[in-house]
Amino acid sequence: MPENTLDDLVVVKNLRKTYGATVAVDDVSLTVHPGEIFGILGPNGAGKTTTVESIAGLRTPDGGSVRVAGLDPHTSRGEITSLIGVQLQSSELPDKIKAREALELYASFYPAPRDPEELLAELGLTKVQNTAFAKLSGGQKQRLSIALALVGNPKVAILDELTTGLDPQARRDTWELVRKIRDTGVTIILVTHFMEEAEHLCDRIAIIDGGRVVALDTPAGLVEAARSEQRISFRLPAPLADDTVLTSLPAVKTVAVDHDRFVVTGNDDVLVAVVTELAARGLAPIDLHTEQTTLDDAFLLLAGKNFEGAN
Ligand SMILES: Nc1ncnc2c1ncn2[C@@H]1O[C@H](COP(=O)(O)OP(=O)(O)OP(=O)(O)O)[C@@H](O)[C@H]1O
Repeated sequence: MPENTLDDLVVVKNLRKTYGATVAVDDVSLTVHPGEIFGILGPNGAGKTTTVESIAGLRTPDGGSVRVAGLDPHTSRGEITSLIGVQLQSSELPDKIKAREALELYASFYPAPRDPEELLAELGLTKVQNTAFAKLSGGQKQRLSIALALVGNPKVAILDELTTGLDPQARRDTWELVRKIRDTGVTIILVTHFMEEAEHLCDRIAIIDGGRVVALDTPAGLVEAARSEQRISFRLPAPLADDTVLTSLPAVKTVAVDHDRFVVTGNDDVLVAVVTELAARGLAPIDLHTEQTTLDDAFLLLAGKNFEGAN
């Protein structure tokens, strides 16, 4: 692994965090570069929130280290609060507080806050600035929570599950907004369990599963890594006498049957090897497809199981 450079804004090394007997984060290492949208993707309970809470100094690691701009978030709480803006899953406000009041209140906590009026405009909230929190739509509440994460004028914004519960249009609008925020120079760490979101929005993605990073690359790089694996699917005119007919072929890695459809993965030779073997048994595959690799496949390959959170 290359040495970290001074440009690495967030450096997490061998992070570990347990809650009693539960190992929330087993061993997570990652670096976030300035100016990128860095995705942390994984199924429910993978350890994503605990990882970002540790980056924000809200959790004390049991092992490993976290540095943000060279500072330890736990011991340098004051500086870190100004450096990192957090929009966490559970950020709920009192029902009656108005959007503008909430922003002004949060702004008062920081030494060099953004102008609340400007932020309201940037996030399309000017019209509802005097609307009580409870009366805001889901998308407006979400945008307000992003505004609250940005009001301290942070270098890094942590956005956790920011589009959960939004309709597809509001989700896409939020993605656009996140890109705009990045373009203003704020580095973004985006926690998500939506593969599509990570693929469209992130410059690099860490896939976390079971408290460990199972892959870290650009979306295209993750798909490329899985592409060396070929996948074919087909039906057969008659059942296979023996399951090991296909699994014993050296070119074959996995065989799954979905209803009556076989899905076989393997190396570059898998197609020829399977068709030849079936022909030797007098079986001609029906409706044979070679399938394109997706981020879903990359996850399946890297984590060795289906991605539960994928939409
Ligand atoms: N405060 C806590 N006390 C006890 N266990 C916790 C606590 N917070 C998280 N956990 C457990 O740690 C594990 C990782 O949780 P975490 O919230 O970090 O995962 P996640 O990937 O963010 O999941 P989700 O997508 O569901 O939010 C889970 O098993 C969770 O139940």
